[in-house]
Formats: sequence, C-alpha cells, structure tokens
Amino acid sequence: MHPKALLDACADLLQQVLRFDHPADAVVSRYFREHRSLGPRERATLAETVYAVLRRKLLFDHLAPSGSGPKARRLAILGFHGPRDFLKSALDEQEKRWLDQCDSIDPSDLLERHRHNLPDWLAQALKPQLGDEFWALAESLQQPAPLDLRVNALTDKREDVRRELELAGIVAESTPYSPWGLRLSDKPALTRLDAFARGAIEVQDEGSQLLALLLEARRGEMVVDFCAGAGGKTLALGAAMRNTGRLYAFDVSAHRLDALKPRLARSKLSNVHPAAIAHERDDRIKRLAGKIDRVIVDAPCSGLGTLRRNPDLKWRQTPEAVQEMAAKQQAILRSAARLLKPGGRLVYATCSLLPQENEAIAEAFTAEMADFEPLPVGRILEQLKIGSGDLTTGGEAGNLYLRLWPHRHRTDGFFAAGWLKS
Ligand SMILES: C[S@@+](CC[C@H](N)C(=O)[O-])C[C@H]1O[C@@H](n2cnc3c(N)ncnc32)[C@H](O)[C@@H]1O
Repeated sequence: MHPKALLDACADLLQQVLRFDHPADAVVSRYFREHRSLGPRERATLAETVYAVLRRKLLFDHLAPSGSGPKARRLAILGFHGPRDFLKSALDEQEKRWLDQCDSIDPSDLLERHRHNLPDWLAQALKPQLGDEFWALAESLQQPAPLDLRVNALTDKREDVRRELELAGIVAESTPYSPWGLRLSDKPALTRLDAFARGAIEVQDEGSQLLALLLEARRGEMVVDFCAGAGGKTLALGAAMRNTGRLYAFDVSAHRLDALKPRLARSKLSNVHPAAIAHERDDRIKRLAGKIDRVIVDAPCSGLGTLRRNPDLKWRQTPEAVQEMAAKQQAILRSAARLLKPGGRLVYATCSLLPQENEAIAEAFTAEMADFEPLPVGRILEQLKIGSGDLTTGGEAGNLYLRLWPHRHRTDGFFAAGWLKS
C-alpha cells in the first residue's frame, strides 16, 4: 500500500475508534473484516498506530492544534507506527516541518498530564499507592505488552515447546514467575503453528497464569471458575487438575463461554463443564452450595491493569462506573463463597489497579464472613516456590494479597486475595 493511502487508512480507523462507542479492539477487528485486502504488515501498522494514539492521547491532543489538516490525520501522524522516512513520504512540506517541531520537544518541558497521559481521576488514584514509582508505572502503561504463552501442563513440557518454537524461528524465554509461561520477544502469527492447533499453547499473560496457580486445584476435586469468560483460567485449572474431577466454568455471558469451546477442544480437557448462569444467585449455584473444594472469582472489573493492551479503557472508564463495579464484585464474591465446603479455598482476583476493586472488596468480605479465614497469598506462593516476597502486599507480614504491576513484574496489573472456609 502507498504510504499516503496507509496514513489515510490510519486516520479513518482512528476517527472510528475515537468515538469510544465500542472497545478499540472490536472497532479494529471490524475494520479489518471490512477491508479484507489489507496485508499483515498494513494491519500491524494500523493497529499499532491507533494504540499509540490511545496511549498518548493527552499529549497528542495538546500537540495537534499547531498542525494542519483534519484532526484524526494529525493524530495519526503523531502516533504513526513505522519508520519516519516512510511516514514523511506521505506528508506535505508543512506537515513535515510540524512533525519535526513536535519531535524536538523536550519531555521535561511538558505538563505532568502530557507526560503520564492518564485521566486526572486515575492519576490521583494511583499516585498515593506508588509515590515516586508512579512515573515508572505511567511509562510502562504507555508501552505495548509482551506476548506471553501458557504451555498446557497436561500435554506438554515448557522446555519442549520452547525448543519447538525455536525451530519455527520464534524466540521465547521462560517467564520468571509462572512455571507454565513462555514470553516471546516478537508477535508472530501463532494460529498457524502445530503447537497451537494441538492445544499445547494458549496466549495468556503471566499474571493471569499466577491467579490460576493460586487456587492450587488438584486431581479429582470439584472446582468452580465463577467468572470464566472465554476460559483463560479455566483451561489452566483443568490442566492443573490433570483432566480429572469436575471443573465448572460459569459466566453470565453465553457468548463469552462460546469462545471457550474451540479452546477446550484443542486443550484435550474433558473435565470442564461450561454453563451460562442468569446472575450470581442462579439456581445452579444454590444446588452446588457447600459442595465445592475450590472457587476462583475472576471478577468483572475496570480492567485498568490491562492498559498496555487496552489503552482505550482509561478514556472509557469513569469513577462512577468503578463504584458500580465494586458493588457487583461484592455481590458476586458473596454468592460464590456459598459454594465452598468446609476446608475449601476461595480466591478473588481482578485485573484492576484500584484499591476500591481490590483490597476494599477483600477487607469487606473478611469483616462480614466470620467463617472465611484469610489465607495469605504469600504463603501459597512460597509453597509453590514462586517469587521472593516482591509479589505481595497487605497484612502485618506484607504477604496477604497478590499485587502485580506492569513496571515491577512485567505482567498486567493484577490483584488476588485468598480465604479458607473454616
Ligand atoms: C475478568 S472477566 C473473566 C476472564 C476469564 N476468567 C479469563 O481468564 O479469561 C470477568 C467475567 O465475569 C463475567 N461476569 C459478569 N458478571 C457476572 C456474574 N454476575 N456472575 C458470573 N460472571 C459474571 C463477565 O461476563 C466476564 O466474562
């Protein structure tokens, strides 16, 4: 595609994404379906340009007025993913001069908000948690995330899969915390690989793998993944159970559970029972009350821990929506807890960075439910020989909750708390 046409396409797609009426990944996918002739490189340029603009939107909104032409085009120029020479061959003289001016700005001359590119309410929520580290987090949230894979522990060994990928020209290294994880240095097309087709690998952030590990689901047990979605954690749990016992995958979205089915078929698991529930107090939940060994609640949340992958969320979320979400999280956790038998383990997790969705929910649950004893996550990690205390916070020993941060752990932002039913 000619550079001019590619830049026009970037501006066109950007205009659609910036309406914020749908998630950015859905708008990008729809655009690709409507423009089937786009090749893989053009698709990568389009997607990366849109994401770069979403990541640095406050800065680019600040720079755009000094340029010329339609605003979406100016933003596409600022965020364009590709060599500067290639981009410049699509620009007129005035645009080239403007781009040079923008490139020469010293970041230290910018206002704070143009450097962190976060909405004020979110920056205010993060700063007290992180102090000076806030800037390292802000910087990491403006970078793309690496591509992590989980090796199917039921069928394959991590090292064998790493070598198999290497033979296919894909460089992968073991993830530092999860024993199932591989981190790729590139973003190759995985679906064409035999390892993918036979269910030996699934795309899953290392942090997400750790959440499944915390449940320590065992052979022959009755386990519930309460908010299973498309089953990222379900698949990891089913493999940890060595395809024995019974693993229920519940979700209110039948559509999301549908996306689990082809993954399940690849994974060779036959112990998983997906079921759509109407709400967290569904009759199915009541029938299983007191019968389950382990329950994970991977709660619906603001998703602000995934800003590297979903940078539009910072512009689509609001403090009011977070408030509503917290009420929902409490209700789901309470209902899910009823499933457990005495001695059973409960894990509550989110991919949020906000204490309202994390520590506050866990603390309220502990205060309300006398028959649930907090289980320090640090103790589970110690037994699993994962990390060295830098993954946890809270409680007197600082080991009560899992807290993963992109800038510290190179994972998405995650939280987890655990309890034992007495
Ligand atoms: C964070 S996502 C789950 C991701 C999934 N566990 C994974 O690892 O791929 C949260 C899920 O909670 C589901 N959900 C929302 N409200 C729910 C409820 N009341 N009961 C059960 N699931 C619910 C959503 O449909 C969504 O799929």
